[in-house]
Amino acid sequence: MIKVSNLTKKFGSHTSLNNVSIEFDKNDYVALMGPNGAGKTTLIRSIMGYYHPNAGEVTIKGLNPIKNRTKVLDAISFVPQLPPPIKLNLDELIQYIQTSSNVERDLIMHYANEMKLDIKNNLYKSFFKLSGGMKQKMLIAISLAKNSEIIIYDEPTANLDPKARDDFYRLLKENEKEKISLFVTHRLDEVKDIVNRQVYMDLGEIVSDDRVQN
Ligand SMILES: Nc1ncnc2c1ncn2[C@@H]1O[C@H](COP(=O)(O)OP(=O)(O)OP(=O)(O)O)[C@@H](O)[C@H]1O
Repeated sequence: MIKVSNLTKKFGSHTSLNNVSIEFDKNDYVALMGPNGAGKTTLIRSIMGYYHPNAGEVTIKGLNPIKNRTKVLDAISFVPQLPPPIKLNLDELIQYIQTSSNVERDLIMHYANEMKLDIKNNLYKSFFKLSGGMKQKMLIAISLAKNSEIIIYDEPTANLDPKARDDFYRLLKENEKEKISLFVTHRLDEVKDIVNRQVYMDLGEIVSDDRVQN
């Protein structure tokens, strides 16, 4: 469903992805690992069509994510490493997601509650004024409610306390059916029970790609 073929992405003279080829299919639950600067975020941003490659291509369900941005992003739930600076308050944000991505408000509220985000008392607070962990919880609630075929989490638990991490992984386990899940992570121990594939990158290349039992 996700096909990355001979992808090269450079920033100036720096090669962030060097001729990368990899495929992800339904029921692949992947830990994408590697040292800082290995190219993990560049790879997932390329999958979402944020970057024009220098060579090679990406297709998602046969579609080029740059040319078919809206359609491709519709199939993806993405939680970034750093929450975006959204000025909307939570109520407005939920309304926006409801209309733009056809996600049920009640379902977002449900997952926010499951993540122990006190959404009722923060409904009229700007997203960007929430704490780092609260932002992450809100983005996770939206991503779970969207229930996409592809979920991509770029270090989603970085700001979460241990209890919230447990809640997150419990909810993911409950939701894991017939999807592709990509977790960019430095903490294999956290995700090893929910992944069945471990991909390791270094210096812009895939250095190992192992199927594992979860
Ligand atoms: N927008 C950009 N402009 C210039 N250079 C970039 C850009 N994005 C990434 N890079 C460079 O590409 C390389 C790979 O970065 P990337 O963010 O993909 O690494 P990463 O594996 O996700 O690292 P980390 O674990 O630190 O998040 C780095 O050298 C980085 O400086």
